[in-house]
Amino acid sequence: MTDALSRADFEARLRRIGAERYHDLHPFHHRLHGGDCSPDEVRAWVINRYYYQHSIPMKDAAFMSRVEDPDLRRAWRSRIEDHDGTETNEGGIRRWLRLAEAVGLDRDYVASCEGVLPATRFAVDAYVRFVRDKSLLEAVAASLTELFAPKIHASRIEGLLQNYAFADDAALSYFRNRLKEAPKDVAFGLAWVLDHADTAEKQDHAARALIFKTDVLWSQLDALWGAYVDPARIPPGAWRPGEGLAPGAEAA
Ligand SMILES: O=C(O)c1cc(C(=O)O)c2c(n1)C(=O)C(=O)c1cc(C(=O)O)[nH]c1-2
Repeated sequence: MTDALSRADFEARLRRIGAERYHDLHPFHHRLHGGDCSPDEVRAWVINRYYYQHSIPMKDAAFMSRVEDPDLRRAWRSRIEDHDGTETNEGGIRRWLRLAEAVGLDRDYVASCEGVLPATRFAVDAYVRFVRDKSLLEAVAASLTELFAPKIHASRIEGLLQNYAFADDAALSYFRNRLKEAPKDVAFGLAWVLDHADTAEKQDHAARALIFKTDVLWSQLDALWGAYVDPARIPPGAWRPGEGLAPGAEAA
């Protein structure tokens, strides 16, 4: 039997997965942040990424429904509030819809999730199912892609502000808020995984869960690229440029 890695070495193994596989490396993000996306490519990204946003609280509720330890549930439940909002916090889902309006989309159209690419649905639904069906350790490990998210959020804010007329503080408030919210989640999640992955076998399971999650993120961008960039082959039923525009917004 192989020995478990030390905490530090196991954390380094997890971080290496991010360095090699996180979706900040995907060409769609380079195109988006570098100002090379057309207005319709940005709209397609906003529509599809909304499906991820709308599913994250369901994923976290699925997780919590399986947790017997009240302390773990207490630590986890702010994730749902961060997205769904509270009396004093607008919440990430409404902030994302503000971004949708800023890029000229009708918020009800985006919230309906009509027009989402089939591959986006498959990938995101697979994540929700993974969290429902796998061990709690694998579910928490899968959330650790968020270790790598602050960097991409910061470069997205900078890139969008620099390159797109729609971008301002209100439109991008989703990302600024995540910069404040995500660190507490990942600090907790990482410590929990390091504490609980105390055998080589559990470490392998956790690492594989993180790899699975990087695939969930990567395949959404592959789907966007194939449908709207090259070869620009939009699957039946998916959003077509000109659809779902906000009243008064112009087709690009
Ligand atoms: O913009 C991004 O690149 C990005 C990535 C991720 C991620 O790594 O899963 C999340 C988010 N954003 C995000 O905003 C968010 O709320 C979030 C929750 C989770 C999760 O798995 O529980 N990931 C992410």
